[in-house]
Amino acid sequence: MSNKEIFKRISKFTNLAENNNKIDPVLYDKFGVKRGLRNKNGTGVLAGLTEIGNVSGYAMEDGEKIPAHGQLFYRGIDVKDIVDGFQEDERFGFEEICYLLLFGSLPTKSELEEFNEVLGENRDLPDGFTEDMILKAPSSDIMNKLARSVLATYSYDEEPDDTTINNMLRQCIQLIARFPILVAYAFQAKSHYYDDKSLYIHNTTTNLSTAENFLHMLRMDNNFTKSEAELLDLCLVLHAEHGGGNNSAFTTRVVSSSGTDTYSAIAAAIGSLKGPKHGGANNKVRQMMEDIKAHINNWEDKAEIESYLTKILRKEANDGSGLIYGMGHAIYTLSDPRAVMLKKKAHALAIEKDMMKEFRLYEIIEELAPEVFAKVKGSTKDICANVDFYSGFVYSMLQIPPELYTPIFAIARIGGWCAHRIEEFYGANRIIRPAYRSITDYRNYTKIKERA
Ligand SMILES: CC(=O)SCCNC(=O)CCNC(=O)[C@H](O)C(C)(C)COP(=O)(O)OP(=O)(O)OC[C@H]1O[C@@H](n2cnc3c(N)ncnc32)[C@H](O)[C@@H]1OP(=O)(O)O
Ligand SMILES: O=C([O-])CC(=O)C(=O)O
Repeated sequence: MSNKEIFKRISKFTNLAENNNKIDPVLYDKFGVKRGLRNKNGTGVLAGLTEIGNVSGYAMEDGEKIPAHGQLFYRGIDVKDIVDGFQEDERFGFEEICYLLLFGSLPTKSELEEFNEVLGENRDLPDGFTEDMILKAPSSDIMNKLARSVLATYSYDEEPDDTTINNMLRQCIQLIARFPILVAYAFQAKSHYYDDKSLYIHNTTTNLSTAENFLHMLRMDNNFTKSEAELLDLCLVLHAEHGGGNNSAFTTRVVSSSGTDTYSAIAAAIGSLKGPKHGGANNKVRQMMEDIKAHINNWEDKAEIESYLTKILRKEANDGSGLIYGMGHAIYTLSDPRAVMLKKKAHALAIEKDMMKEFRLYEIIEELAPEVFAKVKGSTKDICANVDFYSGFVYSMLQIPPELYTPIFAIARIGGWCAHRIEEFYGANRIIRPAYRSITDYRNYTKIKERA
């Protein structure tokens, strides 16, 4: 049966499902339910303690939220300082960040060298995995393929369910090391089987950084420049972690808290990150920008852009979601420090690649979106460009195809997820089980012959 035929067959059930799953928004207030686990002022409900990441986007004064410029800390250290540190030394930063997130402090030179060696040694996939799990079962969606590959790894692991720290750490290190390979191979399989392109399966390397290795595996001729690898490395560093409350880290923590295996928890986190309101927004920004470009005559005409953004917010344009992708954040108000850094990179690259007209359009949208949002939604909520707004623009200048934008986010965020899994498992050690209030009346069971 085709989907079209099934839709026709189940249309009655669709109506039932739609009409019987509505919760009146007024009831959330009535019962004091924190919808989306948010307090009335938009701040998150305190759900746990963490030492891994800290996101700061506002100050609180007398219970009032005071907007502020954003800051991000990994294990207490400002990400800006971390970036300055490794860039000044002309080193790659991502592996150092994984070390910091997992083990709590910055590595010494020799500790970092040893960790890099361990990552390099763990890049290989199990025997037959590429052929049986990736090439024989490609997917049009790389995030879907990545999640399936992570789950499939379970059956290649001799100790998949052993949750002792040593074994869990081994699994985490292997996942951090293997994510770029899984993504690169999934992409090559997709390009070949879905897009009719030639198939390139490059062997992995042990001595390159994560960013270099990924570009090596991705490019047909294995070639990349040092500055390209450094830029990708920066993107990985900026995407590696965002506190315990972001949707995919929280997913990792919720699933881990049941005591389940590493692969189940990480596959769930990948599913979360794929969502268009989370990591999937980077590709959505690209699609939105294509749509805006196709519908606007003059890319510098602010009035024309404003009117199109209004239509987007009113669900009359783009994908009908009503969202301006890449804008807004649960914590940041005036700025997301990662978006600020990525914008600088995007600007420099736009000059180099003669793409200033496009960059300017991004900039105008970034400038106008908060005003239009306030006007159309009648909201006092501060919204700013988030990490997903400029990242795709940067990736496009590295000739990275759009279907890899969110998977690259996953290649970075696996570092944070692993740290949160370990902290949840050994630090919190309680099954996460909040309450849901039932708002339905009790009813008697009716025998089938008596039902209308
Ligand atoms: C890596 C990351 O995950 S960064 C975020 C990536 N996501 C995006 O860029 C998608 C666009 N942005 C959004 O959807 C939101 O800003 C989020 C989900 C990121 C954060 O949302 P929150 O700050 O929690 O806002 P919340 O969900 O409370 O929304 C309040 C209202 O503002 C609206 N809103 C928030 N951001 C936007 C936006 N960018 N465009 C349109 N409306 C928005 C919501 O739809 C909601 O409207 P409603 O009351 O009519 O339903
Ligand atoms: O923190 C959040 O809600 C979203 C997130 O993961 C990020 O911005 O990197």
